[in-house]
Amino acid sequence: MSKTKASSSGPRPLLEAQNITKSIDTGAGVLHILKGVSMDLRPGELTLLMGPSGSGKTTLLSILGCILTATSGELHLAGHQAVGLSSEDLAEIRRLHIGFVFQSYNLFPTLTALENVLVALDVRDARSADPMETAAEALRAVGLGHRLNNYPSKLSGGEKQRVAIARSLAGRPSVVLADEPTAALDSENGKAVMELLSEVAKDPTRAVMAVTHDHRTLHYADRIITIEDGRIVGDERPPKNGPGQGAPSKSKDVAA
Ligand SMILES: Nc1ncnc2c1ncn2[C@@H]1O[C@H](COP(=O)(O)OP(=O)(O)OP(=O)(O)O)[C@@H](O)[C@H]1O
Repeated sequence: MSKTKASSSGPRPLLEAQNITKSIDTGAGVLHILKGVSMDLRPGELTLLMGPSGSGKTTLLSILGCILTATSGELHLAGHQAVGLSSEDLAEIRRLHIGFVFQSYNLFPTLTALENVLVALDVRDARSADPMETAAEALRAVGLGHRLNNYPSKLSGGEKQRVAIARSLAGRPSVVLADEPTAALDSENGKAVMELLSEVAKDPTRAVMAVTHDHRTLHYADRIITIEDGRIVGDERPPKNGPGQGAPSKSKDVAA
């Protein structure tokens, strides 16, 4: 498969990380997890972050998502420089600008699909005049209009992940970060979730990044960033829509 190196031209990034390091004192010594990572996320793109186990993917995702703070470097997101901010300020940036999708869905088991999305609207202060309708519309947009009042225990893994994606979009975050979103899914559900994420990423005001080990996800990528031993070693845009490549055509209109 021929690939093109990701160019630095194009739309202005929604997130830019420069020379990010993360070191932790394990007690037995200092572990250097990230060793100077520079990357960005562009609007309208689905970026996959790939690399071997232990290479620093989750640590990097957590820093980009303002869950963890870097040891040094710069992280520009929505007009803020996030490295060095207090945990309260980081939480505020995260709440307003980042949507998360996790391998294990992280839905509230005692709330229906609709209520799980409503809670996210509350957290983001994004209640509209008709929050029920906003939440219902978010679920309809991910193909779950018939599951609004189902509890997570009554949903398949793929349906739960679609609820999680609808919830991540509540409040219209500019960056959606997904950690192994297909790892717990069979191939059909994994494919549906990747189709949905690549559709979500088509919004020109939003960037989506997924950490993945799953090679079935590769052909949905607009861009693939590879990390090894705490350093970025690859940053490429695979050609799309060639024979046997490219995400399948999509018809669903995904609104947030
Ligand atoms: N809080 C911590 N304490 C000790 N070691 C840590 C901590 N956080 C991360 N590490 C170590 O840092 C390295 C990178 O971890 P990270 O979870 O970011 O890797 P990863 O690429 O996401 O791995 P995987 O694909 O297995 O999830 C690993 O060796 C991990 O054990």
